Amino acid sequence: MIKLGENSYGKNAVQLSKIIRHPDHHEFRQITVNVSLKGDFETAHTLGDNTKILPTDTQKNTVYALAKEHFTTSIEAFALHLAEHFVHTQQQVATATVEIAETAWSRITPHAYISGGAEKRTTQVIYNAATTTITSGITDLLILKTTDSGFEHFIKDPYTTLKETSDRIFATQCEASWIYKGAIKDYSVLFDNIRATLLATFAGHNSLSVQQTLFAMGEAVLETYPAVKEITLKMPNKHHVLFNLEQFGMSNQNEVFIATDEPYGYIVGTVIRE
Ligand SMILES: O=c1[nH]c(=O)c2[nH]c(=O)[nH]c2[nH]1
Repeated sequence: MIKLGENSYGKNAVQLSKIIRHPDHHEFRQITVNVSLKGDFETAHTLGDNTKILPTDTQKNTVYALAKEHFTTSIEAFALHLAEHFVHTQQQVATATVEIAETAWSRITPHAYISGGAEKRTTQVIYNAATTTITSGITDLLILKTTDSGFEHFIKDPYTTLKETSDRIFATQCEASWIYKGAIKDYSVLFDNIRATLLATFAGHNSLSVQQTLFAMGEAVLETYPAVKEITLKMPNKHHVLFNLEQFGMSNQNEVFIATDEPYGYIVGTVIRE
């Protein structure tokens, strides 16, 4: 007997920009939205019966239509509103997942902005009748420190060539995501504070490894913010390798490096409360 397993459908990468017009300044917001629905879609797959299918094109239109009134504060609030809309208006939809990534724009004047780089603020809201799970985070947080980072006392086997170092560059394109528990008054204030804690901990940590710094960053967030249940950090090690200047009869006192994109170390960890 063959039957349909887990399935979902929705619209990905809906691009939406919004101007919120205040008398003396504008707020500009740019987001990418993914919608994914789970529910009673078996006959759509097995019989080609579309009578329970809300087209993904309609889902996309709904994102724009609801943005007018309901994308006024945080991406979390908007994602929650969208997810509730699909579950409450479509009987066959049991669970709606809405993911939003917001592009960073920094203000220049009341009406002009400069790119905040590749960094994005993210959220994922999973909503059904029983539970709401809100996970928020950051992607492409490019951070680097030029000291207070080493890597020593690791395993040496016949294939080891890496030299121990007590002073290296630590660079990463950090991705962080944390799960909230309970109701949150202001997601944006909390986001700004958690981001600041992550950055301050990265900068201030005397790092014996990426793993240790990852844990310290997660630990600092859990210690400071009771509303955070757990946090996952993904930290690719963007190596800057000391360049051999001896071949030119010159010394290199940790000054000249070659940045290598690939391969890269990839350190991932979740920090939880016991
Ligand atoms: O902080 C590090 N952790 C590792 O596991 C590792 N492995 C490696 O080659 N360099 C590093 N650095």
